[in-house]
Amino acid sequence: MTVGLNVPRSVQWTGQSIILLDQTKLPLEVYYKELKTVTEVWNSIVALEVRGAPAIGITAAFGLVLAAQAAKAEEIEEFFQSFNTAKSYLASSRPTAVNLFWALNRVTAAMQGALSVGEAIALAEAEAIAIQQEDEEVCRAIGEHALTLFNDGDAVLTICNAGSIATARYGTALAPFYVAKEKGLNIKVYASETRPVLQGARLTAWELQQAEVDVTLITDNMAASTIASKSITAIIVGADRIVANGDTANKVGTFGLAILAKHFEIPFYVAAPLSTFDVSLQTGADIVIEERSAEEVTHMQGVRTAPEGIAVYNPAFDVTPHHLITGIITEKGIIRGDFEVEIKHLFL
Ligand SMILES: CSC[C@@H](O)[C@@H](O)C(=O)COP(=O)(O)O
Repeated sequence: MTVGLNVPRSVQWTGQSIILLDQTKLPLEVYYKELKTVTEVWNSIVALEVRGAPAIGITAAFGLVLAAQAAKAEEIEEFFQSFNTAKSYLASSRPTAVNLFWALNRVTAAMQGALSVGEAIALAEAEAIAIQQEDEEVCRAIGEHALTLFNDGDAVLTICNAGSIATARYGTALAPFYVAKEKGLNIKVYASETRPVLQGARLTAWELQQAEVDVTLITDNMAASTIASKSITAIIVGADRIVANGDTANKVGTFGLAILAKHFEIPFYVAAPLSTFDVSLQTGADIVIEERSAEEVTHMQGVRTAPEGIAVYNPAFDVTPHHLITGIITEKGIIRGDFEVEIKHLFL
């Protein structure tokens, strides 16, 4: 079943190119660009034209298909050499969201056993399409499960954009709000603006407004007073990588919200698909946190807001320790308690 969701798809595959909703231009402009080469795909991921863990994975998967289609090899060994170079290149675009590596590996695995270049390309394309289709179903399921945690009239805080445009459709942390809307429930969403590049203000506020979900924008430093004054009942966030013990990397600022949730004794939920889990890492200390350019902090929309030469620290993500997380919502349901054990069960 699909919701009449009035939010455009962020990634569309034409068969020879990707039509990408350029998220850097939102909310001022709904602009689509066509990506035809693996270099264009890499650039779009690095520039945050496409962002959000599942959407990055989907785009990279189609990027691999473009690379496969462009490979000028007739022999399968030679083809795989150039394919693997493109795969490593795409893998170097952003380090933290594990969905990128998961999607690249999934497409690669689907091509094993191909006897001809044509067959390999067809298998890659079918797998990339499947990754996107499955993500839509998975996000829908996350929304259904997450909604069981909320009641009509609740006020819920979120950060960054873990919404429809960060995935194939519906989003992860925002999915319950779309499902609630469909069921006629009113959940009030508070969106934290998410400095430095404002995914909350530009993207979450925009997409929830498009879908006529009740959304109020706050700046990041208003979170504590908003929880206190607006009777926030829960916090829900997305994830870029969840490791074996439940420690979770997500947009920088998430960790602070988890600490606030503990202070105010409200639940703190993480919503993410199984493709965001990385059980090869034991604790959050093992997660590589992307550091982005100083200019994201020293400038606003190209205008300098800090002195020349100032030292800047700009980690794009932080890690929330598992003991601050009330529950993790996946397509298979909600896990709580001993995350180490529960996460193992998810993958049985
Ligand atoms: C469903 S998206 C989940 C996460 O990727 C999201 O919360 C997030 O942190 C995105 O960061 P971004 O730097 O915008 O890619």
